[in-house]
Amino acid sequence: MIVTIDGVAASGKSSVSAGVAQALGVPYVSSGLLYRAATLLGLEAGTDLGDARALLTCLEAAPPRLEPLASGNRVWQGGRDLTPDLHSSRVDSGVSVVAALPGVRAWVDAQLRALPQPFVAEGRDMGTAVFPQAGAKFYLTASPRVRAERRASERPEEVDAIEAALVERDRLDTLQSVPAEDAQVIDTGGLSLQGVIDAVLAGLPRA
Ligand SMILES: Nc1ncnc2c1ncn2[C@@H]1O[C@H](COP(=O)(O)OP(=O)(O)O)[C@@H](O)[C@H]1O
Ligand SMILES: Nc1ccn([C@H]2C[C@H](O)[C@@H](COP(=O)(O)OP(=O)(O)O)O2)c(=O)n1
Repeated sequence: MIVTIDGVAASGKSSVSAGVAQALGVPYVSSGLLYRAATLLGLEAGTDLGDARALLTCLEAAPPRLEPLASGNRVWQGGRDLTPDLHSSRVDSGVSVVAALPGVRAWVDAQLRALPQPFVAEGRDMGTAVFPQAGAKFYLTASPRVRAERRASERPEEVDAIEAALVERDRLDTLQSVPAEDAQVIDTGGLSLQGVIDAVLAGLPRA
């Protein structure tokens, strides 16, 4: 079975997916890392991030590969581990432009659909565009302030600047961030990480 966990930026998708996947004994798949890898490679090549053809040429010349380990996802390009460079503020601020390109979305979707199932998949459109047949779908939300406070522990910037950047990214990502009609929506604001994991596990269909 595929379980999808979509939601807005810093709503807890990857931490919750890791916990749910661990409880189920399956891997989780962080789709956003492939958009981040495409952005990083575009930045390093000096291409215009809105130029789909140039980005796809980069991606096809030396394709990044997502490794969905249960302990944490990694992205490789040949022998280079791109993962440590994927969460910089530079990548954060360019990624929405790259994710808006239909050609890049088709490239990412093909990578995801080729992965061996079962797994927990997290992102924006896992339950809508990529895996509409998923056995259970969730959508995580929280206020911008709560999300910025959580992210502040992982980024060098001030919480106000992080909040402003999150709100802007939410705006740019709106199109692909619509919850599936059959998704269970969880406001994570008042919950601990374990509380959200437990809510997802309680919402799974009984075997
Ligand atoms: N419900 C929660 N309560 C407190 N902290 C949380 C909660 N969910 C996630 N976090 C923390 O918030 C940060 C962002 O979570 P993350 O899983 O990276 O979100 P996303 O994948 O949606 O960007 C992490 O440091 C994570 O541990
Ligand atoms: N399925 C997905 C996953 C991510 N994206 C885009 C939108 C996001 O701004 C970036 C980065 O996603 P990621 O999940 O890593 O970002 P956050 O951790 O939520 O801040 O990629 C997308 O368009 N579709």
